Amino acid sequence: MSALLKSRVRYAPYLKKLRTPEQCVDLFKHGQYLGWSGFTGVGAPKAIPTALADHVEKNDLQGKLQFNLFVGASAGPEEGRWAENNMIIKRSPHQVGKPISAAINDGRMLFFDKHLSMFPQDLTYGYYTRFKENDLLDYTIIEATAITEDGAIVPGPAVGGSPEMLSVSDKIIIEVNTKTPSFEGIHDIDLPVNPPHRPPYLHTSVDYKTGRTAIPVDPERVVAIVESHEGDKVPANTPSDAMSRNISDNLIEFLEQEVKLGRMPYNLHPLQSGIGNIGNAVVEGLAGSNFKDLNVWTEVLQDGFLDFLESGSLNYATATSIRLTEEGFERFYANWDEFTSRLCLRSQVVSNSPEIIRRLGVIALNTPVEVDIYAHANSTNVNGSRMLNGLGGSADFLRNAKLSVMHTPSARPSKTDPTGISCIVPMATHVDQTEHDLDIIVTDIGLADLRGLAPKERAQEIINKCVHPDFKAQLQDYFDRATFYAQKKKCLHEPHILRDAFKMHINYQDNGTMKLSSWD
Ligand SMILES: CC(=O)SCCNC(=O)CCNC(=O)[C@H](O)C(C)(C)COP(=O)(O)OP(=O)(O)OC[C@H]1O[C@@H](n2cnc3c(N)ncnc32)[C@H](O)[C@@H]1OP(=O)(O)O
Repeated sequence: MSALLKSRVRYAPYLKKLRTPEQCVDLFKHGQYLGWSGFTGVGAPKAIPTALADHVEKNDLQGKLQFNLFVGASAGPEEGRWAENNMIIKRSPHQVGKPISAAINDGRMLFFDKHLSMFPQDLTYGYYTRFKENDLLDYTIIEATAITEDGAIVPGPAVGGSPEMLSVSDKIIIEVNTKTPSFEGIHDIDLPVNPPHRPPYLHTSVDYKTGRTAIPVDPERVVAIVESHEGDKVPANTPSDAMSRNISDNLIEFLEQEVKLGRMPYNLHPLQSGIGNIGNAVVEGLAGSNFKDLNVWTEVLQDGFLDFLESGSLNYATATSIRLTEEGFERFYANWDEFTSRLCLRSQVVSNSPEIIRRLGVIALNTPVEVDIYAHANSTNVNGSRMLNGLGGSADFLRNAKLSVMHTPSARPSKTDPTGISCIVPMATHVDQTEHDLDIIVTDIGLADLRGLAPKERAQEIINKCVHPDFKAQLQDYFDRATFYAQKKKCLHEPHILRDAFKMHINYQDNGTMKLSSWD
């Protein structure tokens, strides 16, 4: 037992349950329901998932030792290895990584998606374990960076759905990560209370804290603790480019205007920013803007937020996960006191709570796959059926924010055409965010302000302001033809020609570009 482990585990009875990851392998049986800590690639267990993957590979158990897996949101590369080895029967919710989406899309893994604010509570309602004899998760494997004197768990860089998973878990295994410093003091933990007697959340500012810094568990249910020596491995973000900087500039100009018009205070409202390269670039842009005293109420903090905190323009940030690259974590640890004095990690039911998002008047900023001319957005399924990462918290925020913004490139490259995919389309092939949820669409071309506009006005605003020049005439033509057709049919509220609505997508599938020779 390492001295470091002994100092991190302050509840002595757990030390008697110390095992190697390999000694835990026999606990796992085909078909079990497992919870993992973690959110967006950080704070997930590593040692036991690796030992199980080794066991499956060594003994050719691919497809024979499989689990139903629940993770706050995506875990690290270990989860990808499980997907490659066919170790997952069914998975929920948000996931990230090519091996996982490949397993979903080639039918080796079932996947269901749920708003991240709702997923943990639905688990506690027994909705996801209703097919079992008892309605508990068989095991939750949780990464801790310390254990308190009463056996409570101090998570690492993510809280996610861990409080709820632990509350409905038959048995618990704790991976104490001694590679990562202890994150004690950075968390604020709300415990699950189910309806009909759930009290309101009392958060009226981003820095509100209930004061609980660890997740209590029943020590009797902890069957093993394991020492883990692996840090989190988050891939580097693509550096911002002219396109993402244009998006960011368009958005900042608009926000400055909102302040001038008195619809926002000088320091805006708390910001939410979704994962991905564009989100990161927008945050970098805000860090370099003239805005001061900003606050952040979001679910994931990426590297861009470190610049933001250092720039002095960000007062306080709260999330459920700090998804930093290895370099980002080094920077974070080197400036620990400075960063953690203005940072708090909460459970995902709180970071994504519709009640709090509305109360604080959050500004939500997320990237879609595509948006249609009437402002329905697809966040998940390319061509209506190829799953990317999942819904995540996008709709938690976009439905409830004071200002709901989707930022997207106007066009993306296809394999054969540098602007072959228009991110503005006639009709979204899958709808995650509805026309009733979105206020602003912003691209590298410009910004469409949709507030108070009727569908036909919205379509014209989006075509005028957001569409890539290569697609502008084509989309205008679609809208004009649909309007002419709908006039005759007396269905002019949201004009469409159904036989043409997906013609751009079909052309992309067949010919590698959404550019049409004609609509006929
Ligand atoms: C944890 C959280 O929930 S944070 C809160 C926000 N969460 C969300 O919004 C969840 C849903 N959103 C997402 O997953 C992302 O924002 C995305 C995937 C929609 C966009 O993120 P980006 O970083 O811009 O995506 P990226 O450029 O990597 O594209 C992903 C893939 O989708 C493809 N793609 C993206 N848009 C389109 C499109 N309109 N048509 C066809 N393909 C597309 C890309 O070509 C790429 O394909 P590949 O997997 O073959 O390489």
